[in-house]
Amino acid sequence: MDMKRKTNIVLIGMPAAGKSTIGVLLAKKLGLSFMDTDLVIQAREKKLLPEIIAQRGIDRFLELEERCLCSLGVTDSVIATGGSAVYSGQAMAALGGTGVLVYLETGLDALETRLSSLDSRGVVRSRGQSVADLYRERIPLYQKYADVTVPCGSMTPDQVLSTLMNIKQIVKG
Ligand SMILES: Nc1ncnc2c1ncn2[C@@H]1O[C@H](COP(=O)(O)OP(=O)(O)O)[C@@H](O)[C@H]1O
Ligand SMILES: O=C(O)C1=C[C@@H](OP(=O)(O)O)[C@@H](O)[C@H](O)C1
Ligand SMILES: [Mg+2]
Repeated sequence: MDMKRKTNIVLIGMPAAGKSTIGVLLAKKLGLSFMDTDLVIQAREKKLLPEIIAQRGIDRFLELEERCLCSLGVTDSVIATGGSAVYSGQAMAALGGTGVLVYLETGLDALETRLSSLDSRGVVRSRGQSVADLYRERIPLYQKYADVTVPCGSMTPDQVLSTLMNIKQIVKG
């Protein structure tokens, strides 16, 4: 496998930004494979994400996620990462080596509406951290690692898809 060619499209962004929803639509449109790294972690651990986080704790979950993201070994794929992926510089370097990192940028208001329960979704956060706290902590990280930023807060999934399909770094052929 030629890992030097950047053939993947890697979606990063806050939880509920739409990485999983948009990722599969984009893969279908571009004729690429689709991988959701949350599902890879669940399959490897044989547990749901909220269970892993609740039972093993945040630090262990982040280690498992980093290990997963550094060992995906796929090409020609749209990869939907989990929102916490940006806590690992090593993982971002590995993913950035195989693909273009696309930040689905979503405003706080839309996220607060979509994220009704952080615990049942299994979000990595310290006790008492709100969606707004997480947003402030993470936005600089998504901005730091993004090759391309796509503002998509007030768009429907189809509108986000159309926007992505007009971006040169994403549609290379
Ligand atoms: N552009 C969008 N507009 C409205 N709702 C969206 C949009 N993208 C995703 N959603 C909804 O937000 C929720 C979270 O989306 P999801 O794809 O799981 O996000 P992520 O993988 O980034 O955590 C889902 O209920 C999904 O239907
Ligand atoms: O942002 C987070 O802390 C997380 C987001 C989840 O993925 P989504 O971003 O797909 O919701 C999942 O990786 C994990 O439960 C932690
Ligand atoms: Mg997801």
